[in-house]
Amino acid sequence: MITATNLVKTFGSGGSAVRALDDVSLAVGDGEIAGVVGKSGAGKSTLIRTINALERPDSGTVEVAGRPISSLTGEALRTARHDIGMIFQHFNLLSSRTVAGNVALALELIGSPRGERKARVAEILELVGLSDKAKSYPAQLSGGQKQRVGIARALASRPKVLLSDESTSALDPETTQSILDLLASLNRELGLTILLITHEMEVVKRICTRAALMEDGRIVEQGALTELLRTKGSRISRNLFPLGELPAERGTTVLDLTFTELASEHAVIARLAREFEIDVSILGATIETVAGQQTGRTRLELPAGTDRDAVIRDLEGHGIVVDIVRGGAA
Ligand SMILES: Nc1ncnc2c1ncn2[C@@H]1O[C@H](COP(=O)(O)OP(=O)(O)OP(=O)(O)O)[C@@H](O)[C@H]1O
Repeated sequence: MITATNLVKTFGSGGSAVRALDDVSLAVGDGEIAGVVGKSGAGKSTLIRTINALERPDSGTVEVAGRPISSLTGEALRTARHDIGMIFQHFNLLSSRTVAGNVALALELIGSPRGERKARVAEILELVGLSDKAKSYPAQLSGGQKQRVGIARALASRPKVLLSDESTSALDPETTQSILDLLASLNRELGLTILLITHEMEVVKRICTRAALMEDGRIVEQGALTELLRTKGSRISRNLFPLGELPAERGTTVLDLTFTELASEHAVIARLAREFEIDVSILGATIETVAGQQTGRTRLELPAGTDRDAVIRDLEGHGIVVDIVRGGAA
């Protein structure tokens, strides 16, 4: 549904040039919810703006819903944009218009016939749970309600793709959850493909099926979350399961274990202690539902002198993904 290929975008020139996109390729399938994560300045906004043709890449191409959006202009670009809705961190609503007025404006802009607008506004507001706020003004709404108006407006053209630029970053955790629930239900019920950029791993954990990590204009890791959880050394997996600070260096080995079969977790650790005759310390553990799958991550500390490689072989033999966090003596 979205295919970005070898995108390059540089701002400025000479010594002060910033390469915001440095050979970025990204694919989001029909009906997926994909998240792009990364620190401030990594290039996430530039990527999403390039996908929406708000920015032109220096080179590379973007295809959305089968249209080569990065090479379209004029009327063809305006029509192609109907397939793409976009929501923003600060909602970008018109304060002088009511909720219904904001949505109606979006319909006017895409040339929707006047006679059909009222019914369509009502239909969309119902979809986002705001029917009772049609006559309110943005200033009378909570942050979550404002974002619902933003979503309603984005849905006006019946897009196939929704792009979200930090749409929950200005909201408290509870409101964030309700907006993510709404996005998930639009994905299910309308088959809407969603690409969201965020600096919050929590958002990825809650609704994404796919994720990409950006750093300095490059995508350094991407894939389906279920696959990434099975990938040794995946930074996205590690960020999904924060396990806190490491203990002081004391010659021990620290391992992070990712379990997708939770029932086996305790048995595996107990057996390890028994068979290798070592005292295994559990430094941290967390269970999360990621991409609809319960997954656990446990941080173990093995005493100095343990045959680390044999332990890792044993764990991997039981289908557990093992990341070495600190080496210790091999
Ligand atoms: N219009 C512009 N002119 C000049 N430099 C820009 C422009 N837009 C982005 N940049 C630069 O490109 C780099 C990537 O910015 P971008 O906004 O895409 O990152 P981001 O990951 O979205 O970060 P943030 O979350 O802070 O917006 C940054 O160094 C930024 O300063």
